[in-house]
Amino acid sequence: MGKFQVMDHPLIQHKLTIIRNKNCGTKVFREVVNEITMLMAYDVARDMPLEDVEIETPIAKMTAKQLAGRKVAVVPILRAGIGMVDGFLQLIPAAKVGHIGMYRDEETLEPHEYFLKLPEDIGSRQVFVVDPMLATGGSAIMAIDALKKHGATNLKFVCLVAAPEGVKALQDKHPDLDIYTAALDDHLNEDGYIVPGLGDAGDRLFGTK
Ligand SMILES: O=P(O)(O)OC[C@H]1O[C@H](OP(=O)(O)OP(=O)(O)O)[C@H](O)[C@@H]1O
Ligand SMILES: O=c1cc[nH]c(=O)[nH]1
Ligand SMILES: [Mg+2]
Repeated sequence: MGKFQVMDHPLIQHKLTIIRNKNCGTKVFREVVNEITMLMAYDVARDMPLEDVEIETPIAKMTAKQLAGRKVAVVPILRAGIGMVDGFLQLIPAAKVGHIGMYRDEETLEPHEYFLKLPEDIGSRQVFVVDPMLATGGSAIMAIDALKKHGATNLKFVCLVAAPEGVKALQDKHPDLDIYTAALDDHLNEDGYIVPGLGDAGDRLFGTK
């Protein structure tokens, strides 16, 4: 079974409260999503492999550590996942970026894929799939399905707010997947929104409503 981790560091909780507030405007929402993602990326990358490298400091020779060859890809689920890309790139600037376009039908809540463009060597990369919201889990499940179909094997899913229903569905379909969230909320409402949640992450990031 993959890992399930709620990353509830005080700085993350504080910043999450800022973006949950309905009075938070687009500019601050975007900035704070980026800050939270950076804080999460720091810890999500904790098990990246290291290797020894011989260097010289101004004082002496030493055997030091550097990240070992494994290459990274960040894959946002469009649109809202775009808000989490820079937070990863600020810490792992050499990462490649793939995109999966997905929208939820507002009536049925079924996900629909409309775009997919991945780095060619996705199969050899550590892949961080990012989307602020894990609600029914439908979008994340379909995105991970697509990534596996294209050869990805080393996958982690990173979100800001998860509903228990979505976590269960995603774990049931992809038991090997590591899931990281900044908060595990209470439930989904009848419209498929996370309660208390933060509303529609895409609309709040891009100011479309
Ligand atoms: O777990 P689910 O029930 O599938 O819901 C979560 C999805 O809903 C939102 O995207 P949305 O469909 O609103 O698209 P957008 O990012 O373009 O706004 C969110 O960013 C997730 O991708
Ligand atoms: O609460 C929710 C559920 C799905 N998508 C969102 O953006 N917010
Ligand atoms: Mg949306």
